[in-house]
Amino acid sequence: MVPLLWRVLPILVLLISFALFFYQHDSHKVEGDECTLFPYTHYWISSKRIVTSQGIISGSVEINEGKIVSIVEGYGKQGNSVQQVLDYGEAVVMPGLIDVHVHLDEPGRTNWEGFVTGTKAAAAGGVTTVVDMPLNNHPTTVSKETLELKLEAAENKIYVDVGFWGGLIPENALNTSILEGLLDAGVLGVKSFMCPSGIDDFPMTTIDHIKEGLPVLAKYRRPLIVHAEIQQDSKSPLELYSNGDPHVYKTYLDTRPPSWEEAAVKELVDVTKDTVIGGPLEGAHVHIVHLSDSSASLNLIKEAKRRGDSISVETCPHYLAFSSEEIPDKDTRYKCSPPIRDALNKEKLWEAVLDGSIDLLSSDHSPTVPELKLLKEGDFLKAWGGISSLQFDLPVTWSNGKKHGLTLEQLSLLWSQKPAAFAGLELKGAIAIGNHADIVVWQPELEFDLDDDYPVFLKHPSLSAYMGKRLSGKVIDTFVRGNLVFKDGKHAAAACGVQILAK
Ligand SMILES: NC(=O)N[C@H]1NC(=O)NC1=O
Ligand SMILES: [Zn+2]
Ligand SMILES: [Zn+2]
Repeated sequence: MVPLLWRVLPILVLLISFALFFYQHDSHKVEGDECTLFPYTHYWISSKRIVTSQGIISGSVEINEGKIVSIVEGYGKQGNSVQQVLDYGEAVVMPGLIDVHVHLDEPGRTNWEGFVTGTKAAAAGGVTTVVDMPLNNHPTTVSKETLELKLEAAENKIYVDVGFWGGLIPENALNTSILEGLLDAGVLGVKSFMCPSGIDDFPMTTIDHIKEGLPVLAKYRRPLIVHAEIQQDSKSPLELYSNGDPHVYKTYLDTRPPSWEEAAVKELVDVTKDTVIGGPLEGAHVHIVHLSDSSASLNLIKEAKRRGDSISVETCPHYLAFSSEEIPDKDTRYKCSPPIRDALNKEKLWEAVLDGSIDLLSSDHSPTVPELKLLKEGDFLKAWGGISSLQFDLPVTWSNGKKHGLTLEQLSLLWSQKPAAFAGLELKGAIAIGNHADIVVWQPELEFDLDDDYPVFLKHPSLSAYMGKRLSGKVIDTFVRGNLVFKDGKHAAAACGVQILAK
């Protein structure tokens, strides 16, 4: 007869191991945390393709309390003490995208977009930080008080991290204490328009206003970002082209020739020469948004960079994905400013993106309501100018970029590392030890149709020119500060993104 102890011992051992197993596993679990769909604070992400700041590796990233704490090469070698592993196999693990140019339109125009829909769409697209523009919200963000309204409006509504640009308009350029108040309140920099913005309470600035603002920005070491187009005729495009057929894209294209961009860039580089080290504007930086002209304007920027000016430039996926020749009549979804130009221009823009002459990419996500986009009328001259795209930054760039030889490292540089550095976002932009665990997991090879069944989280999916397209590069999961905020088409219950303010 086996003594009783020997008979119960295996059961006891089993029970104790179970208890230890669950104790260990529960030790990092955050009970009832609605910020994340994976409720652990200490875990590993494994994949055979991790895009780190040191190149692509096969291995694992250790995350604890929202930050990356170690990176181990060698797939499946996380070490013995590992409790939680999310194994993504062949899927690409990359820094989350940072979109430094989005118009979320809140407060005041939540019928156009809003923080909830905008940041849900961002999370679904692998974008882990956005920087919101100071217009088309109402009131526009041009003072400490209006920034406070925006911060209040964003509370508990953001699913990814959000930074804020302020606006440089004549009023605060000529009264720098308002500008200083805005900068003290935490905007990452200020944006100005050198042509009418389309928004009444965001008047345009001339180069003289810009010259007033730059010394203040130099003191704060924050960038001026500029919509660089100057109208070349005293008559408005609508007056000038009223005889053309407004349903044909070319009619609109002709209203905003590359010379508009060139004229603005010329004035800007004349000022940025003083931003060189030792120059009177040292510390100031000028960033040109959504460059469309790949010829004269780009050459002026390249020349300024060569002489050491503090200047940078972005372009947007729509200039790299579309060309004017293929825009159908009446399809105002493609209307934006500066306009989408011809196929040759697009190819030259790609060259500049790949050789680094264009520093970074951004969406210029600028939606409106279908009625103002005039989808039914198809009038290119009267429709709102703005492309709706935030959720598709990654697959659109990848689908078009891979045809031009874009690598995963370049993609990550253009969409994460460079934008983080430009906007002064600390601990972001790369999978590196100490950084926030802002991560997108995606399948570059997976193709999908952006059809009516596709889950689009933007307020007005029908406005996007990408609807109906077939794209490759599907986002699987998105992490923001270690929180799994989007997984398999679903968002975390609570909006736990962080507002990023400059100090
Ligand atoms: N106000 C605004 O968002 N304008 C944007 N739309 C666009 O197409 N270009 C812009 O600058
Ligand atoms: Zn603009
Ligand atoms: Zn914009």
